[in-house]
Amino acid sequence: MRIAVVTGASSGIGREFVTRIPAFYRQLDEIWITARRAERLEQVKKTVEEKTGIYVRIFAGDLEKDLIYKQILNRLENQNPDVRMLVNAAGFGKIGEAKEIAGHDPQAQLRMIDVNCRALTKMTLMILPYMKKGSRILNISSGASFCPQPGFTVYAATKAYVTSFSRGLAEELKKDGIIVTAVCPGPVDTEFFEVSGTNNSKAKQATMVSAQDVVRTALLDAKMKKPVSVHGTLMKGARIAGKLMPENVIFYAMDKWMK
Ligand SMILES: NC(=O)C1=CN([C@@H]2O[C@H](COP(=O)(O)OP(=O)(O)OC[C@H]3O[C@@H](n4cnc5c(N)ncnc54)[C@H](OP(=O)(O)O)[C@@H]3O)[C@@H](O)[C@H]2O)C=CC1
Ligand SMILES: CC(=O)[C@H](N)C(=O)O
Repeated sequence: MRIAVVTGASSGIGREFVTRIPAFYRQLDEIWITARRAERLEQVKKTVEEKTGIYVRIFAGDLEKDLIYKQILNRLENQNPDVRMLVNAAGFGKIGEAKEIAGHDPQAQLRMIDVNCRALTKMTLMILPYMKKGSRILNISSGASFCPQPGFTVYAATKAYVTSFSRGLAEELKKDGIIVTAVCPGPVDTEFFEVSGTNNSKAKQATMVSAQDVVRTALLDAKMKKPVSVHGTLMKGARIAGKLMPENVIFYAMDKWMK
């Protein structure tokens, strides 16, 4: 049985992957989707099944808790599927200075590390034994992984982890023919900025792109076995700038970017 697994499938980038994966892998038997909001997952299932005929299996649960991994692992052990694609899209951010955020919600940034880094790593390591030559892992990182971002410090640090983890893993898995792509978008028009807790900056609003465009680019890049997928000229420039610019110039630019 050939399957794809998508986390963060109840909205935004993850949901967009679920709708596009059937055209990418035409011989899939099932897509397994996970997120906390079960009713949202039901809607995604209904839409995708009606459109493609592929069975969508729901695993509703919180990636900060152990139960959801046990449920998915049970299914993996029982069905021994060939996982053609894993998309780790679940994640969230909180905008503001680290001390300020901790002052009104001491757990928020620790939870961010749990979901953005720990859950992504745990899911990847759990699913890897079920992947074969030609399987793909897409980890949704961010343009925020290109350099430190004061005012978004812990979030940017979690994404630096995701990009570094994905690039290292991509090298390790080359010998097995498994392709890993770190997807690094700039601001995307999703519910992310409702959860992030602050009005989005003018610069981000002006450069916002759609989840459809990001996912289309990511799937093409994964097809071409690119280790990093960056959508749009602005973010491609940001990636190069993050490597070449002196730190004081980067921090000046980040200050403008966050306001
Ligand atoms: N929007 C943007 O500008 C950008 C976003 N990204 C990254 O893209 C990814 C997707 O974000 P995006 O689609 O924009 O935002 P959304 O808020 O639309 O989606 C986030 C998804 O993560 C899931 N999620 C969050 N916390 C948990 C949890 N504890 N357990 C299980 N699922 C969880 C949510 O599901 P539910 O609430 O139902 O559990 C939801 O499906 C994130 O990793 C984000 O960092 C990267 C660059 C830019
Ligand atoms: C939320 C993101 O990851 C985005 N790249 C941003 O910097 O706003």
